[in-house]
Amino acid sequence: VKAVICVEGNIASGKTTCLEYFSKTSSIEVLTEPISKWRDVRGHNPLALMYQDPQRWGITLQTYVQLTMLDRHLSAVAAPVRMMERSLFSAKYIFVENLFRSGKMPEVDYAVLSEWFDWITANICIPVDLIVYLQTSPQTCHERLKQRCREEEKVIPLEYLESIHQLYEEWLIRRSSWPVPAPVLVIPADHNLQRMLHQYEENRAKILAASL
Ligand SMILES: Nc1ncnc2c1ncn2[C@@H]1O[C@H](COP(=O)(O)OP(=O)(O)O)[C@@H](O)[C@H]1O
Ligand SMILES: Cc1cn([C@H]2C[C@H](O)[C@@H](COP(=O)(O)O)O2)c(=O)[nH]c1=O
Repeated sequence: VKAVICVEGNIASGKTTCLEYFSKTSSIEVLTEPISKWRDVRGHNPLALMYQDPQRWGITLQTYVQLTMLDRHLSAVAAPVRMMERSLFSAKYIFVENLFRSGKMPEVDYAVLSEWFDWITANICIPVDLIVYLQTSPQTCHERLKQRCREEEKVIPLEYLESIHQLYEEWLIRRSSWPVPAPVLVIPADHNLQRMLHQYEENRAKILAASL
């Protein structure tokens, strides 16, 4: 039986670092977010455009995120366990929702994206067996984001990370917003790298149990 594990968390919470750690396990294949595509689609950078003018370009980025995440979910699984960064679900429930709720996405754009999302999830099977939620404080992410220094993200204020955090907590902890497609394993992720790697090791059995 093959298992799909989605690693979820705020921007710069440590998802890529977590995936990198587990990529050394032979039974696990890792799929990172297709962010290079979001930064370059036929010479255009919809991620940068969205941060510059979310009202205008939010729908452009989120349409492309939805397509590329769907493509990730549907690509052939080779190893017994697939670990992927985020999911079609968080793109919609966290990022589209954030744009809409903060008044940065027109209602018609939100409606069109929601129709697409509802059609996809009603007609295409998107299996997820476990969600690993890297739970951080927005302040930790802000520090890590500044340290990582991705050009497009220099404009992100702490308040943006606070909104994303609230949406994740509503979805995966309070379970008050949207359906949760799989059991959730919460890993506190404010700790230093060494302690995080130790925690990943401690949780290895629980993570791999998703494939049993
Ligand atoms: N536990 C940690 N403590 C301090 N810095 C970290 C830790 N984990 C990751 N980082 C650093 O924080 C930044 C964001 O981490 P990354 O794994 O890229 O997050 P994400 O994929 O969730 O955006 C990177 O510069 C990374 O090296
Ligand atoms: C899924 C998704 C992501 N984004 C943005 C948010 C960040 O700037 C990057 C992803 O970076 P991370 O370090 O992997 O968290 O993409 C977005 O705007 N919309 C989305 O749906």
